[in-house]
Amino acid sequence: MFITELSVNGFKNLKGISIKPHEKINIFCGRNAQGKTNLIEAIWLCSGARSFRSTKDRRMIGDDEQVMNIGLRFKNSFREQEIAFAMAKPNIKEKNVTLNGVKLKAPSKLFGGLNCVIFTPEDLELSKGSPDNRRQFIDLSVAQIKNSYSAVTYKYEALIERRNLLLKNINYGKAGKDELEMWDVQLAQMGAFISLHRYNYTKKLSAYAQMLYEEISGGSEKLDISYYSTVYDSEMLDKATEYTGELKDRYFEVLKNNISDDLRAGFTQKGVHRDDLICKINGRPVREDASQGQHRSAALIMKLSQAYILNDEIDDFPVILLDDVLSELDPSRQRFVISKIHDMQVFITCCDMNIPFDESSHGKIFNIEKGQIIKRQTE
Ligand SMILES: Nc1ncnc2c1ncn2[C@@H]1O[C@H](COP(=O)(O)OP(=O)(O)OP(=O)(O)O)[C@@H](O)[C@H]1O
Repeated sequence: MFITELSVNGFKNLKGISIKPHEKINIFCGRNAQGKTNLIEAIWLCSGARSFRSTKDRRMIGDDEQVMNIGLRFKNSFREQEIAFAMAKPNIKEKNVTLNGVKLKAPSKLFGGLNCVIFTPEDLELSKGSPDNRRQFIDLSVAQIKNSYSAVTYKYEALIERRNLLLKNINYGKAGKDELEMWDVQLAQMGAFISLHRYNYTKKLSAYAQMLYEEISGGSEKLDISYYSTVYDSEMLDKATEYTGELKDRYFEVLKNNISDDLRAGFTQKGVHRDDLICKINGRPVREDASQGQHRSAALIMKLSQAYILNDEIDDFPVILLDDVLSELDPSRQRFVISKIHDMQVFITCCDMNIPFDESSHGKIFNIEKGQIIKRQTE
């Protein structure tokens, strides 16, 4: 799929942006703090995901603006579609989102329409940093291919917060242990659903990651990615075909058996909110043992695999957003990434033009200064 038109006004420092991106390579070029990443973020919001920069709602609208509007048209193999995303002060919690003119309940309802895969410098820490980042990565990846998934994860997060609050109230003598069961029944259903989808996704991820890592390492190293569950052993997940029944019962049992420990700790210690993706290179755990270069390769490959899996599932490549990431990579990794995304529409931010895209390929360069496009030049 690819974006055919993009307009942004009043989003952070962006003003009067109206562009027709190229089907393949698009470069947002400019000095620091001019609005390049803001433009990438505006595209990203149209994919239905939360801001990758955790921007607060009150910071979305420009300081001197009363409203912000993002308009985007994109084409997939079937048709062209139109997204509009608007917010106005002072009701910043109210997001006016439409798809093909139809109002949606929430921005997350855009999921599964415009699919994007983003690479940021923080993503290069994916295999190294906190499990939270890997859980976010896998949840977003599954949500892109499974319609109902993001709603279940949001609900699970909210329920875990309530369960943790209840654990504290039980400790203070303000509630009884028997009240936990009502939450645990629901958590077990959702937790089993999330576990099974994450596990199955990880199998696909690992298959691509192995193939790509072999290539980036010149055949000398093997990357394995597996799903670590705090509730199930992998055998149980491997043979499960549905999340109801045995999986759900086991989840409930684990929550129940752990209540005393949870009360001592003051929070729920087992469940999908504590699971992780385990990466190993040649059998050694990446998180503890890998070099900086191995971390970067592993992270890039996880993201590239996400794009390939999307193509397998929906028969369409996603739009690739490369924010400030190429300058962080050495030339061989730069070339590797570029060579793997040449079939996809790509948006790249950079401060200078020293990026290794094929000069002969067609693309567009958009120069950004103080939140505006100052010149457009076609390559
Ligand atoms: N709510 C807002 N209103 C107005 N301006 C804002 C708002 N939020 C952020 N900005 C401005 O946006 C600019 C940052 O834009 P952005 O992060 O897109 O920069 P960039 O061009 O990607 O820079 P770099 O190359 O350093 O990453 C800053 O000047 C910041 O002050």
